[in-house]
Amino acid sequence: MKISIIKIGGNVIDFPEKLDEFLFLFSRFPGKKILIHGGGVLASKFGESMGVMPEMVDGRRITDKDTLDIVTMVYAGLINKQIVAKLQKLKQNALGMTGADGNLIQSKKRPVKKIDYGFVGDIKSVNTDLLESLLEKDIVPVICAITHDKKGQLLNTNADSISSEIAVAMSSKHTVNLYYCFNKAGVLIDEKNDESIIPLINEEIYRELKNEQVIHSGMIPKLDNAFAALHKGVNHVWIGKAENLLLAVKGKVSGTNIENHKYDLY
Ligand SMILES: Nc1ncnc2c1ncn2[C@@H]1O[C@H](COP(=O)(O)OP(=O)(O)O)[C@@H](O)[C@H]1O
Ligand SMILES: CC(=O)N[C@@H](CCC(=O)OP(=O)(O)O)C(=O)O
Repeated sequence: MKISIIKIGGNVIDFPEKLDEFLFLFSRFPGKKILIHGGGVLASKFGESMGVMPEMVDGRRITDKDTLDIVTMVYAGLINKQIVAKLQKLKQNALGMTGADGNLIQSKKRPVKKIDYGFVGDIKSVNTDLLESLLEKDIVPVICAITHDKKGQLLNTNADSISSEIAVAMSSKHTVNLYYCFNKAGVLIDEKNDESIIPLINEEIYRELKNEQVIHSGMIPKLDNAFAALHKGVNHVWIGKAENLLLAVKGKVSGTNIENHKYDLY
């Protein structure tokens, strides 16, 4: 199978019109597809309104018990079910899941080293059989950033990492393209200028731009995940603006392509 793994970030989800526009484009996206969503912005807002202040380290949320309850409510409940309902309206047979549902994603609580991330999970395994059987039935899995340890504990897991791990796991049998959609036009030379897209990036350019702090914060884990995915068999990775998703599938330069080898778009 050819499979597209598409991730949508919290900065788009936070704006209802942008989310609707993205979901419309997603519904027109050809072939077998899986949607993975974040929602960090909304989780931070809900937390703040309840007196639970967000704390991020290297793009990862420190997740204590109260924060875990909030992210579970926001990601697995509110955002996931709203997206599923909107996709159903667009005639996509979407099925919303956390990593605990159908044992989709098992993870392990991150060990405490310099930093105690709390209830944050690093992915151990992905139930690819379940995803394959859903895709074969033309069901569109919609997966949020909550995983489990198979001992009864839910864990918060970065949505970029979930996307990359699912892409890698599915690549052992399938051709997988990974699309990171967010609120900027791609990896940019000047973060404030959407015209300054870097159309193609490899690890050497990435290292240089990271040293010069042109690439920083949330873009670092995104690119680390992108390169890790390519090294482990994913066919192609694209980072770009949510509204340019359909241009990306047509191979038009509308974002940043991350690869060192020839790839096969469709
Ligand atoms: N060179 C860069 N080009 C584009 N964005 C960058 C760059 N360096 C850092 N960023 C930041 O990375 C953010 C994307 O990461 P993140 O917020 O985790 O995305 P998402 O919306 O997918 O959750 C951008 O909003 C931007 O602030
Ligand atoms: C452990 C960890 O950091 N989890 C993320 C999961 C959500 C996410 O990744 O959302 P975006 O894609 O919108 O950033 C968090 O709680 O922010």
